[in-house]
Amino acid sequence: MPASYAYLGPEGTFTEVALRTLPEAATRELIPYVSVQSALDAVRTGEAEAAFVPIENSVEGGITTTLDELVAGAPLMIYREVLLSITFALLVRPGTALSDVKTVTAHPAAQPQVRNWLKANLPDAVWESAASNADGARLVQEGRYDAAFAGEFAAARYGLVPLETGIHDAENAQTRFVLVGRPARPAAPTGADKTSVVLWQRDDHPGGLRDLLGEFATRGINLMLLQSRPTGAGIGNYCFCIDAEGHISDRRMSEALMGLKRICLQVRYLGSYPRAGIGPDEVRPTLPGTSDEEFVSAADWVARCQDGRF
Ligand SMILES: O=C(O)C(=O)Cc1ccccc1
Repeated sequence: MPASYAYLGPEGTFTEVALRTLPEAATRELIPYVSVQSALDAVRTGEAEAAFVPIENSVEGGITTTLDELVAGAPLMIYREVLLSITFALLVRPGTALSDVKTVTAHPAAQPQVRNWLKANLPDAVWESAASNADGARLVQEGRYDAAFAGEFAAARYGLVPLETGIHDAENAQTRFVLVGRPARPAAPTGADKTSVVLWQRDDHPGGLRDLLGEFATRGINLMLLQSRPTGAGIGNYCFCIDAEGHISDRRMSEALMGLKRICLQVRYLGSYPRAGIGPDEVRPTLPGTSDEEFVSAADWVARCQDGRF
């Protein structure tokens, strides 16, 4: 049996479409799971080699179930990311008219992407969340709801028809998906990489978050995601999920991580992996004084000072 990738199913999710864009998916068995949690658990137990799940969208930010799963439990690592442009279709059973639609369903992350359309076109429809957009389509097929927001491609799979296509409140809405595996050596740097970490502050003090962010800022590292998540230890207790530009093998990144390790209660490394949709030529140049060569020569200089050879 080939190694398998678990993904947020059932068949016909945007997640499946995004997963199939990865060349390595062609050589794996792709197995749908009912939730992000169950897909990631399959990786933790060794049932699957990796899991592919949504993690962020450009309309609402982080997909909190995924972030919370990565923050807690046995450590996992991100190895790849995929960006997918998303527009929704309103899928119904054949013969349903817009005026028949009293109940609609989709994944909770779809709601902020179709809210205005819903208000303008189906102001009285009752919304119920589904485990995924394709699962919503399946529930419409079963007669549980009148319509589902899902990819147009899911219609045929569930015997439905698109009543409307191209639904998107925000132009260029994109969702980011990640391939998550058990901890191992990260892939070699490509020149256009991203590093993900979770940070827990040691104590609550004025400027605490600024101190954490300063470890990146002073080394010229750009941040691409900052999302706080409750630790569960009471109101006001948060950890911070951060995506930073660069690879752990870059000197400025490894030094920033060392700085964070010294000042944080806990740092969880979630991996360094190639950025989707951008090549090494498009990455912003490093700021003066933050290249690998400059870190190495500064370290050499200190070593020479310690030796009295400067
Ligand atoms: O992959 C899907 O179809 C999902 O249900 C997750 C999702 C939700 C909203 C936008 C893109 C993906």
